[in-house]
Amino acid sequence: MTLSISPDDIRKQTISTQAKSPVSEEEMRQAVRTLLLGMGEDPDREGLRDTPKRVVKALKFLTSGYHQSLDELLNGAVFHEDANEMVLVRDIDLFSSCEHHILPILGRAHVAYIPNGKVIGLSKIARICEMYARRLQVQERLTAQIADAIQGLLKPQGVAVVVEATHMCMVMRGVQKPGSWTVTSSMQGVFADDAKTRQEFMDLIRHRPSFH
Ligand SMILES: Nc1nc2c(ncn2[C@@H]2O[C@H](COP(=O)(O)OP(=O)(O)OP(=O)(O)O)[C@@H](O)[C@H]2O)c(=O)[nH]1
Ligand SMILES: [Zn+2]
Repeated sequence: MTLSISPDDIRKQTISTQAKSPVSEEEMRQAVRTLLLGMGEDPDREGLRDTPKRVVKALKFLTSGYHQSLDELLNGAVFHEDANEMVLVRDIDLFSSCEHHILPILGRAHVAYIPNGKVIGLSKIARICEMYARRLQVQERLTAQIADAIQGLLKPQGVAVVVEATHMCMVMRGVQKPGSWTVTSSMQGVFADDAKTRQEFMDLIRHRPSFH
């Protein structure tokens, strides 16, 4: 899958999700109180008295990626550089929330690209992953958004993203399959077109570093 998406497109996409919430903090707290009542709990008992406030704060943090933009997050850390070998940041911890159940998706991302005149600050790759993870997600979209962002910002020769994650909605409830993992990938440019480059990436994400 090769997508050509401009930084402007990505910015628009980001800005469109930044609309101010039409619901007040107080209304959100009341909704959590209602959920507690629905669970048969007493929201006024000591241990739960501040829970609506805490839950709203936690949910706002876990979805704070809606209020971030790539521009702000990058802080200008895109540099002109003649490098043309693969850059891989692997084992980036991910904590996201599934959009069907608002339960955690826990995993890690491996992100590689082959530059084409520009490189990006390494930490910014992890920050891009975090921005998209801190939204309500399905793993496939999260994976594609990370790849599209790098593609749009750097116009590299190629981008590869693999996300490996476990979904608490499949572990703690529903089908209850602890130990199950979902692997998703988005391969663009040379990683989609050239099996050898893709294989090199797959080998590197499996390689055991000597400092581990
Ligand atoms: N493709 C995809 N599916 C997901 C993801 N996260 C959760 N799901 C699935 O979304 C589906 C929702 O199915 P529904 O039948 O509407 O919901 P449900 O009754 O809660 O389903 P069960 O989890 O099977 O109990 C489930 O199969 C989940 O496993 C994700 O990131 N990607
Ligand atoms: Zn779910």
